[in-house]
Amino acid sequence: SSFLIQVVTIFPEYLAPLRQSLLGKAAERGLVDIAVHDLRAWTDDVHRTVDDAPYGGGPGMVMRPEPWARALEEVRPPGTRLVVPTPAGRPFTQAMAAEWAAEPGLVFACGRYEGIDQRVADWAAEAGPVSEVSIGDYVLAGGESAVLVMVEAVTRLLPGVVGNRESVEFDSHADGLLEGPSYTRPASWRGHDVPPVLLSGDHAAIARWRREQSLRRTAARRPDLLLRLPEGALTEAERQL
Ligand SMILES: Nc1cc(-c2ccc3ccn(Cc4ccccc4)c3c2)n[nH]1
Repeated sequence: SSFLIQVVTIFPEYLAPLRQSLLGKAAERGLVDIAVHDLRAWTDDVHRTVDDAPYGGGPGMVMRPEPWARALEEVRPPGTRLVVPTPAGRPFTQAMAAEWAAEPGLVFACGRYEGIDQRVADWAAEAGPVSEVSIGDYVLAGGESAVLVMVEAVTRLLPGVVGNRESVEFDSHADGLLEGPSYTRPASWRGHDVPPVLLSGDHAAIARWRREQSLRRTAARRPDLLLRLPEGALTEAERQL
């Protein structure tokens, strides 16, 4: 059965890339179904208004709740997770992507302006799980880019979408460490040589070297990930690195 992805947005054309490449093929093969809906279809005034001034004052505009409720009532199958990108969300992680990929589908609500009236997420939680998530500590102008990111992270985990299963199972964040450096031909390139161990054919040495590279890179770039490792994930020797 296919994984149903639905997106509600005021910029449907922004989600056009979802029809390309990886996703396009998966959609053709019936692994994924993608539907993008224009929120303005659920407005009822001649100007198709989706925003209004914030209660309590403050800069910018807030998205009105009613059009969102009408849209979600129509497109969201009961019990389906609603994902709402927001700078104020919980960090989106590979674990979330894996959890969501095991569900029947997702509905994404793309906000613009200063965001969506909070009562929409509160109301939507009455009909199924709602995840307010951030894709990083930077501020976007709306949720559409975040949806493209999350859809890609989730769909590549669906069975059959990525040909090479191993490349999914050995995702860098799978063992909690960053992936080390990768190389391909030529062995010597513009004065830069591939580390000799990788050409040695000594698979035990190669595995050791790769593990050490991952550890060093993680310590240098993402020390926070090291703190999160479960007990016993690192040997005493590795902790010394
Ligand atoms: N990780 C991440 C997510 C977003 C995001 C998601 C949805 C929306 C809807 C409107 N905006 C603009 C906005 C700017 C400032 C304060 C609040 C909202 C959004 C930003 N930015 N960064």
